[in-house]
Amino acid sequence: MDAEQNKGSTNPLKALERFGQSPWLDFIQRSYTADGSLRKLVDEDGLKGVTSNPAIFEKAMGYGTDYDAQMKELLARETLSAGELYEKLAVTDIQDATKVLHPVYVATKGVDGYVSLEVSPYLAFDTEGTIHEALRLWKEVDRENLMIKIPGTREGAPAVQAAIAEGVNVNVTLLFSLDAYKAVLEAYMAGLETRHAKGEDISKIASVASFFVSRIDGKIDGEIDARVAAGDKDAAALKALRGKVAIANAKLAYQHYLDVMKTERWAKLKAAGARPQRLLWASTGTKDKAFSDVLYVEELIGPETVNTIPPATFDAFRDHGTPRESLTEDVAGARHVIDEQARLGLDLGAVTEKLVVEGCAAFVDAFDKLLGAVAAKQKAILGDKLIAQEARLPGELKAAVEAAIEDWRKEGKLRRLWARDASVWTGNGEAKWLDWLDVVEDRLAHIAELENFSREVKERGFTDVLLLGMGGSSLGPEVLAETFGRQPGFPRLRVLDSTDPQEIATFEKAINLKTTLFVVSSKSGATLEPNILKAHFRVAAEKALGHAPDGHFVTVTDPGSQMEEVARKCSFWKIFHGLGGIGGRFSVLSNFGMVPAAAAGIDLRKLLGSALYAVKESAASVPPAENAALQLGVILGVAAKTFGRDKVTFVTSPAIRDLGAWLEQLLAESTGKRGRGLIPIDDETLGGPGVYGKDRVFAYVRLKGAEDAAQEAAIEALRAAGEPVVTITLTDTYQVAQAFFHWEFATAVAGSILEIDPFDQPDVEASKVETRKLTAAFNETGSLPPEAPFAKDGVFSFYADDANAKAVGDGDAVSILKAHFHRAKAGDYVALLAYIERDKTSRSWIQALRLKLRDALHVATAAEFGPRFLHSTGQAYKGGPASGVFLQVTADDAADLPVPDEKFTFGIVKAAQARGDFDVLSERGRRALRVHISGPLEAGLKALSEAIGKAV
Ligand SMILES: O=C(CO)[C@@H](O)[C@H](O)[C@H](O)[C@H](O)COP(=O)(O)O
Ligand SMILES: O=C[C@H](O)COP(=O)(O)O
Repeated sequence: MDAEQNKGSTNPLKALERFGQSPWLDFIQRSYTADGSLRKLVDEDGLKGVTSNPAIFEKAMGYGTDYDAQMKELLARETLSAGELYEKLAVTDIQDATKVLHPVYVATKGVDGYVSLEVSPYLAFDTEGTIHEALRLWKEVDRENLMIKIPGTREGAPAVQAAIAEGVNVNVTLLFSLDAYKAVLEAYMAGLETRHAKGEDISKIASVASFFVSRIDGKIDGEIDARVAAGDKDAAALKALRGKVAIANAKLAYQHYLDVMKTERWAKLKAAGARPQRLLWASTGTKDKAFSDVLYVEELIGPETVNTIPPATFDAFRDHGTPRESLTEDVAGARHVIDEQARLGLDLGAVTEKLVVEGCAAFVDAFDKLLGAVAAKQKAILGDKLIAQEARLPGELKAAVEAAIEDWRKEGKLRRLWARDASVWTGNGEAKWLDWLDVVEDRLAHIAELENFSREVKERGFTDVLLLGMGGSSLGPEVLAETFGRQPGFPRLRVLDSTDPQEIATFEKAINLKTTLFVVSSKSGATLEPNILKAHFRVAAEKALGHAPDGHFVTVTDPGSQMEEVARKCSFWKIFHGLGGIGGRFSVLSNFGMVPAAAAGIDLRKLLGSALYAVKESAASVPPAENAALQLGVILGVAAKTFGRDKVTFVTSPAIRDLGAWLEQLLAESTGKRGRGLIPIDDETLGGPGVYGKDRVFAYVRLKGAEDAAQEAAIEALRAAGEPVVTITLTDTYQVAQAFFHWEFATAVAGSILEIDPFDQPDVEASKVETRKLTAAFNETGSLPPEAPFAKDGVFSFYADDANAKAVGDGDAVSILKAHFHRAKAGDYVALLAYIERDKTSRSWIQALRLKLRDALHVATAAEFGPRFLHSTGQAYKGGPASGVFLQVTADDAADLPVPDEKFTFGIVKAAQARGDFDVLSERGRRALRVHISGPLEAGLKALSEAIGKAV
């Protein structure tokens, strides 16, 4: 419809066209577009455009069921984050609206007919981010009558220029001050000039500058009212300005527009086909009931302008608006108003500065709310495809956790974490250790290589896969081996992470050396254990096969490591690479976990597919209040830091029991440093609430349908007693992969709260150094440096540094053990560190003993086997809170095993590891005692249990 036709129209909205103003609608809603309401406004009211913003989408998507069908359809096809899902919904809405407005675009030859979509409000102060997002959205929506909204902040202006130069239609939003508007008009022209200079067409580019109106009066009038109420001497002059400043400000902006349009610079651009960047009046709903409900429409009508009108104001103007060319009326009066506000100290400059900041923050809040609503709906739709988390926390802890979650939201810390900003932690080297954040997508993208390997392993008929590695290289694969068991047609996966000669012999007996595939796993490639285990099994396999076992070995190691070199020299079958930017304990979803999983025939697509849900659930776009992994990290961090609840007690359903061993490493090695951290307590059979102190958080990871009744009942009792309990429910075993990522993310968050670097392990390195010194000494002298017990009693010899020896006295075994364990006070923990074969018998021995200690001393207990724990909880024992009381148990080896090409044996290595570990514990001033058992192990362990029983 053109202006001629509108002459004489009785619809005030339609009449705006006669004055050169285009009415746009400041509203979008799927049902409104779908049911023809939007089209009706175009047809009957002369509507010429649509604007959206985060607050508008929040209202549209945050409530009701308009979007449910598309959400379901999208989520059935793809795994998406809340942000990705929102964007797909928004893009559909915008595309649908552009279709309705397209006839206007055609009829007005591209002057009108636009629909605006705003870039993420999180980017309001990020020029590069905004440019990237503007270009991405422009492509994604792919409609000629689209406008991308960019905030007119200081950082936004250069992004406007860049987007215009790239040929994007831009709606510059959040403009309040004349200066900001001037900068934006300048950016628009500069962008056009750049494009023109490149020889590209500028005649199709459209832009509007959204100048916010009513919010200015809201602030200024509020200040006026306060001053008048306080009896200001200028009350009359102040009152005269009520409801005037915003319009005056807008009128002056328009004058600037007219001035620029007269310049030679603009004339040149115009000659090249450029369209003017029209002023668009936004925030034009009347908030103050004292004013006309169409005030900010009636007073701002003028040629080459737009007013984006909220629905209620749109209806009101249709009903009783009186259009006239008001914008150019009494410009002198407008100048006077602006001068007056300055004279009276209302400080429009400061007000507009504040409004920009508040406007950005309000859009962030709205976007958080919107994404929260999308995330909640998404959770409901995906149901048990996702692991579920429920936290029952005592009041004070709950309040502190909620406050910390709000702090994460307000400070945008989650986005900073995903942006790999090391200042989320200590600002050290954390940024380079975050590749685990996208390793799931990376492995999915390269899944063919892993699947081929899986197929080949099957075809070659291996019966066993033996993984040789420690800590980060072994504990994840061990969870997979124990959780999934043997897959039909595939070899059985076993994981060996010990230097105990007996344990090595047991593994060797269990496998068929001729048909075993060995996976030597070491990120650094330099760790002693996998190197000597590899040496041992190469000799053993060669003997069994009668030829070099080349095709029977593969390695997973970081590119360029010493292990890679060895693997090449020894013609290993395959070399798989880890990623330099992932530390061992965060590596299970990289090749360190996926290669053994592939060899064992575990369905990798299902495994990684499940993990991907956790990645998307923890994404930067999922606001903290809906971000379960973040919440878990906050709970653990706050409970430890503020409430002394630093013993994270894992309870796992029997079928996923081994997850606890992996979790121990993740939490302890990541957080146990600088005298702080989380002390994981794994596999400590639950007792009644009375056996626990006030230092625990219980993390119950249960497998639905395979719950252990006793665990369920005990957890229920703990909940009822007000203990903090976080329950994480998995609905199938493949969700362990989801749990892996979930806990990795939570650990990184907990590390931030504890203000440590979760990605280093200084004290693990320290005991590696001590061990190396001892094995080197052995190589030189043929024996380990001499050591003397400070006390002996029967089969027991006791060792300690001077301070510890003094503290426990030199009486008999019972008195020494009594004195040692009774050093544990409320809030401490006791750890048994046994350097013996880890088998069924020793595991039940240590389990019974720890429970005895827990119940007698009312402290948390850890039951660990060396050297395995050295690469795991060992970090926290040495570097974490000084609350541990340690009993190291060593014993004579019934038989030893040589290490090929070395003077030392496996028994010597194990002894050196125990001593290295003990030396570092002592150096750190920990309460540590070592008992060495001579003679037959079984009898010695029994005697030790009895002595401890008497002692406590
Ligand atoms: O910026 C544009 C259009 O370009 C608008 O969508 C703009 O965001 C809205 O008019 C305002 O946010 C509404 O402001 P208010 O009525 O809440 O003060
Ligand atoms: O947790 C990591 C262990 O210390 C083993 O390290 P690695 O994978 O470099 O051999």
